Amino acid sequence: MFNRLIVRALDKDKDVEIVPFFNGTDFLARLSDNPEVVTLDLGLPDYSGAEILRRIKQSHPETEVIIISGQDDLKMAVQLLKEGAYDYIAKDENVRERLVHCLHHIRAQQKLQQELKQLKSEISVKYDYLQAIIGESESMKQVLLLVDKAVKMSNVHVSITGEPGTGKKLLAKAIHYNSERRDQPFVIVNVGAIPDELMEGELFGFEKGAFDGARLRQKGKIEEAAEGTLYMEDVDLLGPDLQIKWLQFLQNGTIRRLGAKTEIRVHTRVISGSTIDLGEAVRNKQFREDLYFCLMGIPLHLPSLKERQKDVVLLAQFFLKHFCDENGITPLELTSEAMRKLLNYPFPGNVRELKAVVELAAVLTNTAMVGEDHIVFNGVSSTPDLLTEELSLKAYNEKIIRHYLDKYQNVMVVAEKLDIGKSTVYNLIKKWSELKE
Ligand SMILES: Nc1ncnc2c1ncn2[C@@H]1O[C@H](COP(=O)(O)OP(=O)(O)OP(=O)(O)O)[C@@H](O)[C@H]1O
Repeated sequence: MFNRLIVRALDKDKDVEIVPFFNGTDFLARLSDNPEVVTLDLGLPDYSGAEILRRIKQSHPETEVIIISGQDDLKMAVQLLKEGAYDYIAKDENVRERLVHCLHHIRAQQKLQQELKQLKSEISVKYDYLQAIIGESESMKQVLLLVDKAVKMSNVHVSITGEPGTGKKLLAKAIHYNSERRDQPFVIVNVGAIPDELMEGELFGFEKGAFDGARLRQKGKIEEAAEGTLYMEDVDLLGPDLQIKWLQFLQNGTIRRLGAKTEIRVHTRVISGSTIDLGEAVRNKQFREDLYFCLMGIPLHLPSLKERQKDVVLLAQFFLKHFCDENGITPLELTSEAMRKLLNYPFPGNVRELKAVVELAAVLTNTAMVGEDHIVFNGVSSTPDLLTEELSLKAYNEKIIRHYLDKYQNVMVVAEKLDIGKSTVYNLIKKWSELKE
């Protein structure tokens, strides 16, 4: 009779296949079919419901079991819930409604769990540091060696310095998602983005009534990241009072929420990021020396992109491929002129700027090639593009003459425009052709 009720309750749902059983023996013989949900009537002829529940949970812990009982027995319900039942429903006039509600709930939960699993596996691929962090220059190889250590020693703090856009956040994520802490939260706090007066509550949390407006107790970011990793962006901007509190937390591994009487032990790993050399900040008395040593842990320094020329083309190709994959565009290639143009630019905005330039180029081109005309620098640097290359005067002379020659294709015109002797132009052309040979 109850089986009929379930069938009626769910038969409109095309995604559900219902297999009814009338005794425990038949059901157990088919348990290997791996049911998502079992509705279990306690009044079976051959087995006790508790025994069936135990067997299901033993071999199929992910299968949810809803107990249906003729009596509303609270003690029994508590016991079965303790043993892993999802819910206990008494057969009263609301049984159908409760059952449908319960099944919907389980399905929603299972869907979320699946999505979470999927996301976790996508994240671990995305931040697999051997694939996600591009760099073959010597300096990046050194950084990657230390990243490897930071991944393995998941209780040691890490500090990362580097100009804006050099990849500090990417490194922090890669370290977290490859470490043993990967299943715990990765929490980011941008110190510069939070006003000083709110920062303490943000980091350490607060109790209800700790200050005007603290209407509810709230966990701080350190506690949110307990067992996981907290990435402190722009740590050098921590105010002096908070530097003291931060030091206490790092030294003792405990925090006290604002307005709380007791301390809480946390096992948060801290990765600090800073765009300035913290040692310099210590020398300038802006940063506490004791805190500096506590934070340092494994120190990583990301060189500016200008200092790792070897990686420019590699990174550009990586971003181009990524952009094409993400947007369903057929793969694009960089011409050698485009590569040369990229190599001649100093990228004051570092890798972030290179990524933006390459993505714009992918949008601008109408063919399968990205040429030099598609490479457009929109940097905000106040230095003109030409000067940011920091060439010698001689090299600048040659570059300008080459540009005029390309433009006018006539030595006389070039000499006249630049107000130089035509022999200078001829000599240069001769030198270039000799160099080519
Ligand atoms: N070595 C690298 N390989 C691949 N992508 C990189 C690399 N370095 C940086 N990126 C990419 O460049 C962009 C900027 O990196 P990220 O945000 O990590 O820099 P940051 O140093 O934290 O910057 P800021 O100090 O401004 O916050 C991101 O899209 C990141 O994925």
